Amino acid sequence: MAIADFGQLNMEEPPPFWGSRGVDCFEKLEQVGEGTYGQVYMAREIKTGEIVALKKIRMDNEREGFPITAIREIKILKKLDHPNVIHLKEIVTSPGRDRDDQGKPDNNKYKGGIYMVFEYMDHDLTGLSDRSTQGFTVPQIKCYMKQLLTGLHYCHIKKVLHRDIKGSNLLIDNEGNLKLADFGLARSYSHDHDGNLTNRVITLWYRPPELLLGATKYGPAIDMWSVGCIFAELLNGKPILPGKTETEQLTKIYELCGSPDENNWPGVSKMPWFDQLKSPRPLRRRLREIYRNFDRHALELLEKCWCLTRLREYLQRMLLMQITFGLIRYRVIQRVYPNMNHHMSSRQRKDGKRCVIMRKQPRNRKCSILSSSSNTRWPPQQHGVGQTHAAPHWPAGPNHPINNGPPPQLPAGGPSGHHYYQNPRGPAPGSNGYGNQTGGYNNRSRGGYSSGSFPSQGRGAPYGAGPSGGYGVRPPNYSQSGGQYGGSGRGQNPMGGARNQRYGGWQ
Ligand SMILES: Nc1ncnc2c1ncn2[C@@H]1O[C@H](COP(=O)(O)OP(=O)(O)OP(=O)(O)O)[C@@H](O)[C@H]1O
Repeated sequence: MAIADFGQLNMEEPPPFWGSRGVDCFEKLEQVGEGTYGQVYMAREIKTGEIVALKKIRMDNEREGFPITAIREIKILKKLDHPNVIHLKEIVTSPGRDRDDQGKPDNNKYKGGIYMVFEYMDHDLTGLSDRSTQGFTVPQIKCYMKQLLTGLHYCHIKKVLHRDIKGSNLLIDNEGNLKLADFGLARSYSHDHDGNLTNRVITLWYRPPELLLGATKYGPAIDMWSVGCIFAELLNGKPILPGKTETEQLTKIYELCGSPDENNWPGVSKMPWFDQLKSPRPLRRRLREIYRNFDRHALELLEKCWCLTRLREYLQRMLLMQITFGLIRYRVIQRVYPNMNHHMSSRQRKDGKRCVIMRKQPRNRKCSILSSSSNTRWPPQQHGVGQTHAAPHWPAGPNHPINNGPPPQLPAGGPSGHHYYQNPRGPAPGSNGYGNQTGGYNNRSRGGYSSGSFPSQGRGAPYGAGPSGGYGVRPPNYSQSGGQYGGSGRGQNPMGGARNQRYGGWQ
């Protein structure tokens, strides 16, 4: 593992307090995630009561010092400031051996710890998707896509490539705000694409063909491919390209998007691994055929995200405009109980005690508007919870079938339907745990989604179907995952992440 000296951490314009406070300023409430580089805890700042997320930087080998990957993540996060990008509040340290949320000594060999302190987000997109029994509504998908594109566009303007766009890295709060997180693989780039960058980035299912074919010069187009995968996954209800190996991943891409040749992708035959990995026979593009049930406008967007060449990066602004335009008349009401927030009802600590957490103040409701007649809000994702004031407006225009249906119905029981809150982060009935065999949290190396078949959940009509038409047909056999800790609503990390492969010297 590449390392850096401790001093490097705060070298570049650190806020005055960065690194000067101890982690004991916070009370750990529960572990909410575990990534390749360390655990993530929900915690409360003792002085203010504010709820935050503490991401512990894993230091497996104390002799190696502070991981360069963490330095990069911190440096990049410090230069980003946008409502759709997770906010790194500060860095805190612990001088001695840490204790976990159970008070047990941490088995980290390093005698001390360093934590990134983030604003706390209630969900991640994969976890929400797993938990939702009937998938997302069209307005919800648009709302998330718009925020994803906005945040990513900002990163690209700031010349940062995220390089790991996937559901578990898209965090969502109870007000429906989406923020890009996990910049551990991100890096700055220059527009001339002259860099000699690693191609072993982006979790396999979301990795674009040029990286799989060995490209080392690339730009924002790589993130746009992943955006297409997320979009299609939201529409489809399950991952679209779940390859188990890089070869299989490319095969799946060829089967969907056609095999590349000099006509549809000039220069492809000169890609480093083209000869070894080219399709044995020409395959035609079948996107519109395979997903013929998607709305044609959604398909047009997908065509753009999934164009084989790097041209897709130039479409980013246009996509953003289309989706933004499509949201003009879109509003969502979310309600929660006046005196109880998401956490209190959703998360039970392992010791059986419920966390008591301050209620968050409503803010920044770009896509969630508090009903004037009610001071209650719903979590964003359960089907039928988000309710449109106006019919969803896709670029198709008001006469398009998807725009004319009735608004989604509130769940039975209305705002007081407590059953919706029994375990919002947990698996829905019939969950198979999505291949979470080791019972851990997120762990890319475990695979996350099972790559086999998706056991039947006995669902009814696909979301988006019904009187309003809708786009996207959810296959009836979409499965759901359960999280650790009674269901965290956190997503699993699909296989293929670069970091668990520990490539030395990635760029
Ligand atoms: N600010 C946050 N608020 C709430 N939960 C968070 C926050 N940041 C991360 N998490 C949770 O922890 C999980 C892992 O976090 P993150 O992806 O940043 O760690 P990582 O070590 O980089 O993981 P990965 O292996 O995916 O790269 C996320 O999927 C999410 O569920």
